[in-house]
Amino acid sequence: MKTIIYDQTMDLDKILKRNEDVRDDIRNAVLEIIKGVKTDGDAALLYYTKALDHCELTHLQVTEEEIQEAFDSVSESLLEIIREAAGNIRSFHEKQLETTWTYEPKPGVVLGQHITPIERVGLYVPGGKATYPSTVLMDSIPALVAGVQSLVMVTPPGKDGKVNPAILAAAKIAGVHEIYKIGGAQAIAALAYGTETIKPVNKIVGPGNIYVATAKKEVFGKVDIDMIAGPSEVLIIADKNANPVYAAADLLSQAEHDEMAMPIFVTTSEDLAKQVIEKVYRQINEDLGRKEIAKKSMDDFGFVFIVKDLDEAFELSNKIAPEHLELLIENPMDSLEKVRNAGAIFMGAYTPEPLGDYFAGPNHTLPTSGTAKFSSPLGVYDFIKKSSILSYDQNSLKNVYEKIAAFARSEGLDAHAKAVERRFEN
Ligand SMILES: NC(=O)c1ccc[n+]([C@@H]2O[C@H](COP(=O)([O-])OP(=O)(O)OC[C@H]3O[C@@H](n4cnc5c(N)ncnc54)[C@H](O)[C@@H]3O)[C@@H](O)[C@H]2O)c1
Ligand SMILES: N[C@H](CO)Cc1c[nH]c[nH+]1
Ligand SMILES: [Zn+2]
Repeated sequence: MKTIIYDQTMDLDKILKRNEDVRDDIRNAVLEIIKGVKTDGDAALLYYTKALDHCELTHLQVTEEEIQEAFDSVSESLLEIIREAAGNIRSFHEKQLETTWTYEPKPGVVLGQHITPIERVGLYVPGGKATYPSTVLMDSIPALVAGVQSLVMVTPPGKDGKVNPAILAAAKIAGVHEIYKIGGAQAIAALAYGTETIKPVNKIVGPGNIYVATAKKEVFGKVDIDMIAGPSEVLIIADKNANPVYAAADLLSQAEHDEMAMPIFVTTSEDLAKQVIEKVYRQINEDLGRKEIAKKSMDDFGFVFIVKDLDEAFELSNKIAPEHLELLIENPMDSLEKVRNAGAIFMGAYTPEPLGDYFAGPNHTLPTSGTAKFSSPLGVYDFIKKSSILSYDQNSLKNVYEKIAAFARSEGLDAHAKAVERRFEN
């Protein structure tokens, strides 16, 4: 891990390599895949699944029999954990539910907001380096709470053409409506533009690697997207009393997602920083040995920043706007108002990041690469639309129609003026 003494003038985007837009080679590959799917539909999906996932598919849609077979193969103990996590996620997201409202600012006038779910939504569930049944729950439950009627899940198949059984079991428990065995940019293109087998959706949500995140950006406009939820990040702010074993373990928990994942440790104590680095490498060598992490050079694995005090730590964190922010400091709740940009905030030594990944209830699909400056966690609000409601009776309109006509004429829009005046002629 590279250790840096923080200085407020340093160019963080450059250090974190965030100032580079998506690499040209990745964007070009994604654009070619999208074009292929638009032109050749299912044939392109089969082609790219063979080329990129090394799998020759016989059919794209997961059948009811495949779902049942997968469900039956998952242990009862894991099914129970998935059900309990699903319950926690549902309870949290039900708090976000908004309903239609109206009010009467004056007698004869009703105004309000009509809430409706988006009709058909695509859920991306990653499946390249790891498998993510937890993401099935995080993507689908808020959509179901919002009332979405048609939930279409996509996830890459294994080389044997099968989807991981726990993913299918989680989809059955949650109540996903359709599942397709496709991943990467080709899955995003299929959801956006449709193919012979897959009907297009109105919105695509869910996390994924750089190919998935780039494809979502490219199809935005044809469909809506939730956010840029790319390679995982964790930033830990620790005071001198923090436990280095916990900090190292939590940094590694996010590093193992992807070579592009970003673990960052920020502390006031150089001594603690040394201990954390030593424990990170000891854990890599002794316990984990995960190839993605192990193949990185020592310098290439995340960052450690030394700051002069906690205020400077929060300033640095707000500039980075991490996906996950962990506060390994005394009385973390007292510092909440110092946090301005973060996807999710984990308070204290017994709130490790994986608690949020799997179980507590808040969503783990979160904005990355600095987009927490303007994006929020995936939530029920991502799956609804709002229509304004206006209702005036005759008297109420009579009281204001001349003002409206005058306003319309000031814009040179005579037909608008006439539309209100016609109602009071004679
Ligand atoms: N931000 C969040 O909320 C969040 C949540 C969970 C996971 N994640 C991230 O999701 C990602 C999951 O990544 P993953 O790779 O395991 O699964 P993935 O499903 O996102 O990506 C696998 C797909 O990538 C495509 N691909 C791989 N190499 C390619 C290439 N050279 N050219 C074109 N396409 C290629 C293939 O189509 C493959 O099916 C990780 O980065 C993880 O950190 C983020
Ligand atoms: N940490 C990931 C979000 O960046 C979510 C996840 C799912 N499973 C394990 N982790
Ligand atoms: Zn994780």
